[in-house]
Amino acid sequence: MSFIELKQVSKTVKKRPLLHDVNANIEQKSITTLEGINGSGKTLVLKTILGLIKVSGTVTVDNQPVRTEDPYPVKAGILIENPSLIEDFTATKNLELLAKLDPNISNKQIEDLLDYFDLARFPKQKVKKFSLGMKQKLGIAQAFLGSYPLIVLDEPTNALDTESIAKLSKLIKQYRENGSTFVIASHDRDFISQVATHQLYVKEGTINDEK
Ligand SMILES: Nc1ncnc2c1ncn2[C@@H]1O[C@H](COP(=O)(O)OP(=O)(O)OP(=O)(O)O)[C@@H](O)[C@H]1O
Repeated sequence: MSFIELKQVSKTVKKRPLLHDVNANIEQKSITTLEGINGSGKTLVLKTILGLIKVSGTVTVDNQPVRTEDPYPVKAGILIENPSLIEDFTATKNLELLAKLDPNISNKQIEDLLDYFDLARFPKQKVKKFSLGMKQKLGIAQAFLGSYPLIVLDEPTNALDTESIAKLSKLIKQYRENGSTFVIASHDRDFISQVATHQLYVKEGTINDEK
C-alpha cells in the first residue's frame, strides 16, 4: 500500500466539478511534485490529502482514512497558499507558537531553521517588517518544524532568490533521507528538476502521470 492513496476523489461546488476521478498513489519517502496550470486543482489536491476539504471518494495517509471532521486530520508540516504568520510577532515567536502544539519540537530546531534560512539576523524584527521572501522562508521553516512524516508545500519557491531555492532543495532532500515524504505543488520547472523523485500532473481537476 502506498503512503498516500486517493481513490475516485471528486469535489463539486455549485454543480461545478472542481476535482473528478482523482486517483493517485504517492510513495513513502518520495518527493512528489504536482504541476498544472493556474486553477487546475493543485491546491485542492493538497487540501484533500490533508483532510482540509470534504470530498467524495477515499483518501488514506499512512494507511489511515483521512477524516475531515477531525480537528487536525493529518499531522503534517504545511505551507499552503500564503504562510500563516502572526505579523506582530518576531520570527522566533511565530515558530515558538507553533511548537506549543507539539512537545517534540525543540528550541534547537527553531534556532537551526532560522539560521539555515538566514532569518536569525533579525531577532527583534516583527514579521510585518519582513520582505516577501523572508516571510516565505519563515513559512517554509514552519512546515519543516516538527520533522513530520508528511510535508506539504504549495508553491514553496514563490518569492525566493536562487540561493534560497538551492537551500530549500537541499533541506527537502535531507528531510527525505530522514524519512519524510513530500508533496509539492509548483510551477518552477528548475526546482522540480532539482527535487522531484515522482512527478504528477493536474489538469482540469484530475491527476495524470503524464503531461
Ligand atoms: N472553495 C471553493 N469554492 C469554489 N471554487 C473553488 C474553491 N476553491 C477552489 N476553487 C476553484 O477550483 C479550481 C482549482 O483551484 P486550485 O486553487 O486548486 O488551483 P491551483 O491549481 O492551485 O491554481 P494556482 O496555480 O493558481 O495556485 C479553481 O477554478 C478555483 O477557482
